[in-house]
Amino acid sequence: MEVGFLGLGIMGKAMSLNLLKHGFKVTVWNRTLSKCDELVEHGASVCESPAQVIKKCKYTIAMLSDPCAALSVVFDKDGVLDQICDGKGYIDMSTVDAETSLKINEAITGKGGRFVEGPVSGSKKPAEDGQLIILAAGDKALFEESIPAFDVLGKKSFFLGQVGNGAKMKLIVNMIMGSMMNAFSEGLVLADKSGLSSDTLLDILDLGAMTNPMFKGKGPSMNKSSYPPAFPLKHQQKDMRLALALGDENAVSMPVAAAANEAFKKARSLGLGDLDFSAVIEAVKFSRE
Ligand SMILES: NC(=O)C1=CN([C@@H]2O[C@H](COP(=O)(O)OP(=O)(O)OC[C@H]3O[C@@H](n4cnc5c(N)ncnc54)[C@H](OP(=O)(O)O)[C@@H]3O)[C@@H](O)[C@H]2O)C=CC1
Ligand SMILES: O=CCCC(=O)O
Repeated sequence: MEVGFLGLGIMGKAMSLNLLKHGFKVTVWNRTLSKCDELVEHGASVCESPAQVIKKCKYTIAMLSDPCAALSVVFDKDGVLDQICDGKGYIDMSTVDAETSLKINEAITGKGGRFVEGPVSGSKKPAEDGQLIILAAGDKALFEESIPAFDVLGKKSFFLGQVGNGAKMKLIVNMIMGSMMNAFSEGLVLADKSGLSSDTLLDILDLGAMTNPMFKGKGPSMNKSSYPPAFPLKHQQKDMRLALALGDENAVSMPVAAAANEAFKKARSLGLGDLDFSAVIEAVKFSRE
């Protein structure tokens, strides 16, 4: 199977390398073209625009930072829309809001193409290991044709129905994750300020009902104030913002998520946006100083 891949950030690079490793022919494009070099070393071809990738490949996957990037890659000059046509499939796996996905779907299908949104749960390591959870929606036939690629990228693919449902499900999952990360950060800081060992707190949490891979994976480095970016904090804040907008739309009161969003915004204002989202603990420390 030959696939195009647009966007070689933390996730896109890991995902496209994984596809190459499993024998897919992959043609890549990234806004900063030099980031394609490493993929070429692993056998990928490169194009100079999204339009060229679409022209070359029957199926193209995108993994871009946010709604603005996802729209720009489709609608701008030399973008996806220039070459999308009957017989082509576009699969956007970026985390965006439903409105963005619907706009992209309308434009793609208006030109005869087919569209699936497929945001993912799971971070850099699951992307490297092909252990993502894929939350797909849109064109069912394209989803089914994409399963060989999804099976390489992920451990489970859900088909959630109409376009927008994948985006909404992903935002809800990440809203819960962002709220949990804030509660966790407050607990670690409170333990420390109360004269307790935050490493012992991790051991206690791990033995009880609240044990989970996120606390287990991030806790030890948070206790060392180390935040190598797996999931950049600026993207987590984007997801909180978009989830809160979904809450507005549906009149769901979400005070916990709103407070968590404030902490992520504070962390961004402290210049921590490019670090891992666990760096939100620094905003908690800051507010207690
Ligand atoms: N990291 C993670 O753990 C996870 C991330 N996600 C989601 O996946 C998506 C990608 O995340 P991640 O790889 O971490 O992000 P990165 O910030 O590492 O990469 C972002 C990518 O988007 C590209 N981009 C940004 N703006 C534009 C633009 N205007 N036009 C074209 N390309 C653009 C960047 O290009 P350039 O290199 O030129 O800057 C880069 O390829 C996001 O939506 C994120 O929320 C989902 C699950 C997990
Ligand atoms: O969107 C990012 C999700 C990160 C994760 O699921 O660990």
